[in-house]
Amino acid sequence: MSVHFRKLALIGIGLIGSSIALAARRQGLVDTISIATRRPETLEEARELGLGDSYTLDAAEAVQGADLVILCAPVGAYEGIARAIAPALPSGAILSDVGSVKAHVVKVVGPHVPAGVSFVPGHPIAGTEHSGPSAGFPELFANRWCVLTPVEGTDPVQTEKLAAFWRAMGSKVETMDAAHHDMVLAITSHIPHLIAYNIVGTVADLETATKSEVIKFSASGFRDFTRIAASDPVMWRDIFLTNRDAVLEMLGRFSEDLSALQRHVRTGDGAALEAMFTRTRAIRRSIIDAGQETAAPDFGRPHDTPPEPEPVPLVREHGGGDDA
Ligand SMILES: NC(=O)C1=CN([C@@H]2O[C@H](COP(=O)(O)OP(=O)(O)OC[C@H]3O[C@@H](n4cnc5c(N)ncnc54)[C@H](O)[C@@H]3O)[C@@H](O)[C@H]2O)C=CC1
Ligand SMILES: O=C(O)C(=O)Cc1ccc(O)cc1
Repeated sequence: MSVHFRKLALIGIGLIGSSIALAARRQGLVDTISIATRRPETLEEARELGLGDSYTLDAAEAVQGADLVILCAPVGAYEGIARAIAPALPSGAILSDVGSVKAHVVKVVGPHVPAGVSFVPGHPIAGTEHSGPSAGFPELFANRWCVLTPVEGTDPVQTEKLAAFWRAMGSKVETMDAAHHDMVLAITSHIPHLIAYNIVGTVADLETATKSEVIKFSASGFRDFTRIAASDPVMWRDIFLTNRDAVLEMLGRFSEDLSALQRHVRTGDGAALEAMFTRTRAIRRSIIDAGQETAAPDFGRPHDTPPEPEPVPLVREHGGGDDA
């Protein structure tokens, strides 16, 4: 299905918003792009980068006449944005977002969506630890999943139109319900980030002499954690505040497994350790076999950023998937 929008409005123009602007433009998916952001400095940066056609600090102004509106701010800002843009959303438009959590978004944005507007929340599972308008690049979504979580009653034609938009930017699209998304992402993305923040925080708290030794001799395992722990603090604060239940549920399981590992180490149970490490190696292999990850990092990307570890392919339980 070919897809085209007259006016795309991006509310928030950091890594994800700017990548959408660049990819949508490159693929000829939109006639014009309007950009709204909260801070004048960010708006100026977006203008200098030529990411859009019009720029404003007023989100309601940006959405006027738009047939596709995508919220690209940290999820904690969504409710205020939704309230502000609601009266200006044109009938027939699709309202979507890119937030890393979905049930919260449905809860805080849903009530503000006017009749005649199709609300189709989304989440491109693609990113880096970099943020801001200059961090974006048009290939960000290529061969990455984008999950859509349409609410009950959403016009399937509008959901398909948005899916076609993401596929045209290179994504594979899957639909599921918001609660399921949050549970899957809690373990594949949110807890890995929490672990990275924790281990790097532990090093940060070491006394100075030990800390400089850790930094000097850091092996790739720790270096990978520091990359993830360099991710945007506000964005990740909001993710943990808004996906609390799923994160705590998965963290409970994680803690049980960690305690078992701790016991194997303490009791010197080599067989149990080896059995566990053999099982985890198989997961890595299945990710590579599924084409979710390259065996060798692709350092041709901006910022010399290795591709992020992708979750195990999302197991479909709900809705009708349509990955291209
Ligand atoms: N960074 C990543 O790797 C990924 C992020 N996401 C999601 O995408 C969203 C945006 O993340 P990034 O682009 O990485 O963040 P970013 O920090 O690079 O950009 C966020 C933008 O939102 C703007 N903003 C903040 N509050 C605002 C408000 N009240 N009104 C208008 N604009 C506002 C900021 O000024 C900035 O331009 C988040 O919800 C995040 O969960 C999704 C997938 C990957
Ligand atoms: O940089 C990384 O390793 C990531 O994991 C990027 C990322 C961050 C948040 C998301 O919701 C999806 C992808």
